[in-house]
Amino acid sequence: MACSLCEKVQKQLLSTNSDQVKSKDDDSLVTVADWSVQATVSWMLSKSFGSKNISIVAEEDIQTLSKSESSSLLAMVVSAVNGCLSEASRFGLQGPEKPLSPSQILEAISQCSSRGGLLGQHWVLDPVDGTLGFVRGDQYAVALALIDDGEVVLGVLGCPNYSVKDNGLNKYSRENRVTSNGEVGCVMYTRKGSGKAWMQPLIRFDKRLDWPNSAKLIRVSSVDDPALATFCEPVEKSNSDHSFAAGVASTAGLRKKPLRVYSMVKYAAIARGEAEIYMRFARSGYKEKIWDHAAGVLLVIEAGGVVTDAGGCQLDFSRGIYLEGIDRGIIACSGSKLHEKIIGAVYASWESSNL
Ligand SMILES: Nc1ncnc2c1ncn2[C@@H]1O[C@H](COP(=O)(O)OS(=O)(=O)O)[C@@H](OP(=O)(O)O)[C@H]1O
Ligand SMILES: [Mg+2]
Ligand SMILES: [Mg+2]
Ligand SMILES: [Mg+2]
Repeated sequence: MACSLCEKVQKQLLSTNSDQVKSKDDDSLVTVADWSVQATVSWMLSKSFGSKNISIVAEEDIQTLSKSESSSLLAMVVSAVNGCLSEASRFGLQGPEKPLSPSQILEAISQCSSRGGLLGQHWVLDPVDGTLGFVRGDQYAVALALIDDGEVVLGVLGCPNYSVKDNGLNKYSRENRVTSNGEVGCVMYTRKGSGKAWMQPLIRFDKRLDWPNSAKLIRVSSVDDPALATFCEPVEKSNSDHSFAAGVASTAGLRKKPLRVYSMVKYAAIARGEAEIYMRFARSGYKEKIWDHAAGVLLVIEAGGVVTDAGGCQLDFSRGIYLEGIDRGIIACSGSKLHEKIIGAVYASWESSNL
């Protein structure tokens, strides 16, 4: 449902260039889709488990949206959320009896202000990850995970512009949009300890897809020769040090040029076996947020891969909204051989870059 909401908003955004996008205090972007997905998922989780029983950690808040000058923005969110919830029955779910009011929608968004932590269960939601990619008509993801006593136990990643067909990323280009091409994006999901991860096509009512019979098992790539491996990194230099990653790549013997992709679709690509390595080196002082990683990390691990910080330690999702204590960066690989090589190359490159 959330993916279908995003597709509608992305289409509108690209055709009208409208005022559905705002800048946040840190200059990053937020759109009608980010708030609307957060409200919709929050409402559905509360409906399913009872609002008193759930803790949701999510990226967005209602600061901008509840200002009096934001009334037209709020109206767009209200319309997107109610439009989406009115289709719930088509997804086998139950929506509200009557459309939600603006205050109910603001409440649903602000229900997601939990800060997670070591004890109990916490849902972790990034309503639109890769908002920049979303606004540019490119890759983005809707990411939901469940943390139980500090461990990620469920991960779901909706990737509307990542085709279910083989080589799904290569099929995508701005000029040849997946959606307009009749190709269908994917939803990937997994459960901790299952050793399995699944991918299904997004539901299209005109295509009558039969879920779960249309779901396929996914698995990481078996390529372990660095010369044949593909590595992914964020598109924006401000989100990851491209030149440091290039040094690590060359030291590790990687030959291909980096695949720059917005959002957690990078983790999805490793889990699906369409790339072997994801490196992310945020500038020092930036603290990674749990919602940018939880679902993607579990997908890679259960599909057979390895994810650690650049010092080789597991990521710790039990310390609140941030991934505390990350050593230099995050490395996700399809297997331990490549992972060891990359970690070794990080040490070598770090030493030489700090001489
Ligand atoms: N300075 C800095 N350093 C590192 N990471 C940052 C930084 N600023 C933001 N973010 C977070 O990065 C999320 C987007 O990551 P991407 O991998 O999609 O980056 S990129 O757009 O491809 O460059 C993005 O997620 P969304 O806000 O959901 O898009 C942010 O949470
Ligand atoms: Mg954001
Ligand atoms: Mg994000
Ligand atoms: Mg986001």
